Amino acid sequence: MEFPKLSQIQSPRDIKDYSDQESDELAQEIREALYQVVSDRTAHFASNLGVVELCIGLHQIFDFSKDRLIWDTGHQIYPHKLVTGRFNEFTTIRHQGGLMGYPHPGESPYDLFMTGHAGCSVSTTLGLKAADDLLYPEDDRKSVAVIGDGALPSGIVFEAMNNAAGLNKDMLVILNDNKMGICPRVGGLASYLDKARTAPFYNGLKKDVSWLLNKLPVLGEPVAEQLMHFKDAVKTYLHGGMLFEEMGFRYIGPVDGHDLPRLKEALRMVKDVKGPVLLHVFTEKGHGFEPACADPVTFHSPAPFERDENNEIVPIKKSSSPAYTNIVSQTVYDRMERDDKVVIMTAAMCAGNNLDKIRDDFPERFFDVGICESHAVAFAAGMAKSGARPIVDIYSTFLQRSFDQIFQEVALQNLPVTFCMDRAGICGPDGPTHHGVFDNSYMRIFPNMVVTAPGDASDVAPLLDFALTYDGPVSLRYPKCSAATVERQVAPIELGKSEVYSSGADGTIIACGALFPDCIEAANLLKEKGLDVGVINARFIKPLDTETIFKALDETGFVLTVEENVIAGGFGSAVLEAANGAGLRTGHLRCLGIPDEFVEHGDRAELLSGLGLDAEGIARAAESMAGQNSLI
Ligand SMILES: Cc1ncc(C[n+]2csc(CCOP(=O)(O)OP(=O)(O)O)c2C)c(N)n1
Ligand SMILES: CC(=O)[C@@H](O)[C@H](O)COP(=O)(O)O
Ligand SMILES: [Mg+2]
Repeated sequence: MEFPKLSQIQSPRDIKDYSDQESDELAQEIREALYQVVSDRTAHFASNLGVVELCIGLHQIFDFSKDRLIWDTGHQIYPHKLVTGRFNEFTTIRHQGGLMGYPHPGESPYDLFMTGHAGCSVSTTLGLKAADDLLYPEDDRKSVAVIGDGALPSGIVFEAMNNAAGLNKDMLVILNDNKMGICPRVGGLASYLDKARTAPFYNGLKKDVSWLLNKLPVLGEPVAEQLMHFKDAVKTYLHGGMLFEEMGFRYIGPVDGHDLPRLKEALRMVKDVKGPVLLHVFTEKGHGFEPACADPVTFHSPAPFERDENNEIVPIKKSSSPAYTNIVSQTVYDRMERDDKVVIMTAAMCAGNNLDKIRDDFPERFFDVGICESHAVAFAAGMAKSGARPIVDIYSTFLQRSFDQIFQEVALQNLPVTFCMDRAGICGPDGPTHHGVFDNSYMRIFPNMVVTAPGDASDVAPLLDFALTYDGPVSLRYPKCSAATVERQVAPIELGKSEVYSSGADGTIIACGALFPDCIEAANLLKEKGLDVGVINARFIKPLDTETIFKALDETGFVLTVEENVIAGGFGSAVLEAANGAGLRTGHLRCLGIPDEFVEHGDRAELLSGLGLDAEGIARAAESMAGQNSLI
């Protein structure tokens, strides 16, 4: 398809004066560009299809070269990238060196924050507005946050709304309500928003009660019946936006987010309003592409797909080797079958954590708390206190939200909560907001916490069993990749014990986590070069197997620790601290991990290779140490 409009757009100024028809044509081109991108890579799709008109309308009514716009989370940023002059690079999106799949200030001044975690848009927009009012009072800069109904329940959103109302700042929050997070939205707010679907349009600017007054009983009709009607009418009337109005926001809506002329009318109406305003917009996740509307969960971020001759979708086959996520969810399923005390929490990532079967078969012991990671952890702590065995199944990067609850509600109380930290390590095309490369560091600092990392597929079930019977908190980390199985006589899991896979006089590689098979391969490569290097599968980051590690330090030429975590505070750091504390020499100890920088987006294997965290890189690091060591 040709892109006569998109190919000409240098900046949103170019679309300002579009007629309705031109805007429709632009919307069609944007959707076509989205289809093309998802036909050859996994990318966010349904959410982007749903905000096409909203994005066009916003850029036509506001001037974001000075006004401020934050798209919450940022996964629905694609149309915005297209209308802010990035069409020519669009096919590079989510590829290493290409456009990021999230906002990126380095790409465009129209992207203000690099984001990927949900819920912060209202806070940052309020901050922008507060500083703009202070520093540029003449400019009258507008501030707009677009937040999804899935992100809305995050506690921080309410913290920000509370603050915005207190400051009475002129800011616009657009609630992009498509009835979905990645999975169907859950909880009390979800029910509240469901009710708003049937409410009539309400304009909080007018505080217009005439609609209500029209419903008052008229003479001649039975009063009781009329009062019933009146009560229903009041109820419906109140459902629209009472919650937001009570919080100090003016509420306007709902507005059909795909009816661009109406949407623009609403945006014009709210643009110059004083004080905080919430515009409630209904959109359809996947709009314009029927299969995505029918199955928005799959099409949130689908694997690449094409159409066959019958126009049916043909997904590209996934790897046949089971992913860590699937092994974990299957193991959890088995343990839930055996033990009624085992319960599991997800923070709106049922699909990503592959928990659908658990949700369906154990509905009473499955808890989707929404995008509320801090709450998930404190909630799990409460359940643990009452005798349950909670598993908190959250991506490593999103668990960062719960740092304080891990500290206070779990570690300080020494409660038996199991943390399954999925997507730990380099996650790939989502990039720096999603790489889970800090958890070795942030988990091991807390007293009572046991921190583990399976070295391969066969470590997963025994480590989970260990966690579910241990009298205190335990974490497991595993990456977003298929899980290799290392052929060996698997050593049983023992608290604080590593597994010696092989020994070598020239040096020892200590693998922390799923790079264990790569470390073995590295040792094989080194063998070809005449170096005799052993491999240890650490399994425990805390407590450390100091006996085995110190032996390696004492008896072999060098020790190289390997982990998919930042070097700062990670496993290698723990080994260094322990060795130093024991008064051992450490000149022949090196830590391989992620340097002190944010890792870009790209293919996981390529990123790991670039970081020297593949077999060749590990072998290179080891070889250089063997060389250095001969000089010691
Ligand atoms: C803190 C955090 N937890 C979880 C996620 C994973 N996540 C990304 S998008 C999304 C759903 C967001 O729903 P909504 O805000 O309604 O956006 P929609 O996709 O429906 O437009 C989730 C759970 C995240 N990005 N950040
Ligand atoms: C926006 C977001 O956070 C998710 O959609 C993320 O892209 C999912 O990644 P996974 O594919 O690893 O579940
Ligand atoms: Mg949504």
